[in-house]
Amino acid sequence: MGGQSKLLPPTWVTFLKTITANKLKFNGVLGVVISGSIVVAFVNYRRKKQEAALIHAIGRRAQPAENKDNKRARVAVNTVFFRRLLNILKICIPKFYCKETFYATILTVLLVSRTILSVMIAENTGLIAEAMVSRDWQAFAEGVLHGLKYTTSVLSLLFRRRLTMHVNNEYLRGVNFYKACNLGGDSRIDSADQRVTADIEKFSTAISELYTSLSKPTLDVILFTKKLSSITGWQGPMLMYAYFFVSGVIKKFVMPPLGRLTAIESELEGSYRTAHQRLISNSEEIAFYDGSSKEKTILNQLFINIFRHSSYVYYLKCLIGVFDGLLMKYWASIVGYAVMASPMLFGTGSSSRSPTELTNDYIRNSSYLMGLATAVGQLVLVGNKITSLAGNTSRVSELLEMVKYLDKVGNEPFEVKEESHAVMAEQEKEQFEKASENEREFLIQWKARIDQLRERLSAQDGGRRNTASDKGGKVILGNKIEFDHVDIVSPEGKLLVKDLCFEVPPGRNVMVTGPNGSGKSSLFRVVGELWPLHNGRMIKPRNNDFLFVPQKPYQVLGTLRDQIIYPDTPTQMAQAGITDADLQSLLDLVDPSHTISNQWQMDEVKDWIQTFSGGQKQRVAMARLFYHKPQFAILDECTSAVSEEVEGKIYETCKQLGITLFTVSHRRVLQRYHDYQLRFDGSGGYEWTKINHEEDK
Ligand SMILES: Nc1ncnc2c1ncn2[C@@H]1O[C@H](COP(=O)(O)OP(=O)(O)OP(=O)(O)O)[C@@H](O)[C@H]1O
Repeated sequence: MGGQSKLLPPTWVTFLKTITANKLKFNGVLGVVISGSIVVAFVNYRRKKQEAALIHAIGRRAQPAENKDNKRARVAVNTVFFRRLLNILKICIPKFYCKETFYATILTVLLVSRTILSVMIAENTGLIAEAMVSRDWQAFAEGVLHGLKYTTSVLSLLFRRRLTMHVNNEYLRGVNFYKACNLGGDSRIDSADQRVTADIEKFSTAISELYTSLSKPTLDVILFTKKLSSITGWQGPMLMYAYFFVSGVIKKFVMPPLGRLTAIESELEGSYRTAHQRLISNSEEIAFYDGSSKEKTILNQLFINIFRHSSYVYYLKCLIGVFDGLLMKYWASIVGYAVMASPMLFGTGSSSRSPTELTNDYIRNSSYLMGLATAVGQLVLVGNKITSLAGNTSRVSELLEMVKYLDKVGNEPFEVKEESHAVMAEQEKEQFEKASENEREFLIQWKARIDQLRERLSAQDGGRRNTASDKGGKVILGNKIEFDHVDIVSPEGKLLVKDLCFEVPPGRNVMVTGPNGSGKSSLFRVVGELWPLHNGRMIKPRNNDFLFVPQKPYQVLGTLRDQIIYPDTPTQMAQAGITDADLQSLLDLVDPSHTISNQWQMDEVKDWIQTFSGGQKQRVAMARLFYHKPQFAILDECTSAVSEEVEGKIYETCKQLGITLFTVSHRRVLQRYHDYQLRFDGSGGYEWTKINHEEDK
């Protein structure tokens, strides 16, 4: 703008020179500071992005193996999103005459009233004569605001009700809930509970708030565009919009995918919730395994994933805020000068106006320009909300689409991809016979190694878990299990067994029998100190000298290795000098036909509860027992799903490893592996007998 312009009259040139010089002095400093911060922030952003990818990978290890990349690519504001949104909105507002349209109409009326009121208040503020009236209006406006909040919440609740009812209808139709969580291979739905509860709630809140936050800036944009174009002609606002469009395109390329990040956030929340759910439903098994420390590590890791991801998202949102501020305020004001000069540039301004008049015009025009920029800025923020909504929409839609898909194709036969590895019992018998010589040697070595390790560890810590309070009866640590005049009482006060007395030295196996609900498992809840000792005296080994193998074998979140060593961690395993080859040998003892190792590697992560068959779960539980090689083990109906050969092998191996067994079972055939029988009669009485193996034969 140096020198005399031929295009502009001299008064315009003086005016523009003054305002640009002043503005640029201030903006120059501000611009350097902000642009510098942006560079620093972006460098940091890239670093954090890599970190988040790593964290995300850790988070995904706890998930069932699935190919979510395609789904991920679809979490954006695109046609898929709008199609999905429309489908969900059809569920939220199923017909014209319904409660939802009624509340949406009230909301619209309130929103328009708010805009009209704010204009009226603005026009009257400053007029002293109208001050009282203005105060009344302000009170009224506050009332409208409360009404707006209330109506938005009700609308969100109504949407949530519609969606929840619809999803519950679809999800619980026939066996759809089973199909959605168990079938579908790689596209199987994870954390369905999180989707049905929290994600629907988030979606409903987001969509009803979006309506409120979209309407005001839209009305403002229309208003200010009209006012600006009446002064600058249509070219002014067009120039402004061209700028907003270009900056929008830049933003799309530069900014991270908020929708996808929102979906990941929900997914991580879902994993954390599911892990807590597992803890609740497997609490007894975990307590028997003394797995609290391992479970705590898993839960903490899952929570840390949420924490890191969320702080990363907050950080990005802050960065987006700075970027939006720059686009909408700093750079927009520079474009604004061009807009203000547009009457001259495009020949729509008057050249006969004085500098004072021009300054007045400038002040008025800047307020319109400011209004327009603010409104567009608010729309940009709404745009960010829409991007987040894309994440919520995808979570809800995936569940709906999956259920619908499975409902349609769920009865079609499964495609054969690989041959089954199942082995007939006779083949297994042969393999057992073949393997016996090497195994005997391995077992002798294994026993020696673990005994040595145990000695070292017990010298260090004296037991994994300390004995609980012995308020009622007396608990004494010893090298045997002995009950001396003990009553077994359930938490509800039912006397299950009265005055129990027996003694089991190491090396003598006991079979515990009795009718359902007679107190067989409860006996071991007392031994494991899950239930307090009611009275009498109990001598028992330290908690890390015995292991409980429950009816429902527990599978932890993690690798195949984690299943065998539970509740130990891979670090503890490595410190003990135990290798994957050792684990493989332990697994081979009960799975000589490799039904497990042929399918999965030690490092493989699966949802093992869903993946293993009943027998495979029991085999892994036995490998776990051999891994820990406790002094005493309680086998609670835990060999029902394996063949007689495997069962025989389990008892044989326990004998070789020196594990004394308590077996809870109704099957007489197992008597041959035991020395005593403890029989509960179901009405408080019991019988303690020595098993006569001659009679048995
Ligand atoms: N946590 C608990 N709270 C209250 N009562 C319980 C609890 N656990 C078990 N009981 C009750 O204690 C009684 C004995 O249960 P227990 O599990 O010891 O039976 P069981 O002999 O092992 O039966 P089954 O052969 O069916 O496994 C049952 O009546 C059961 O309802």
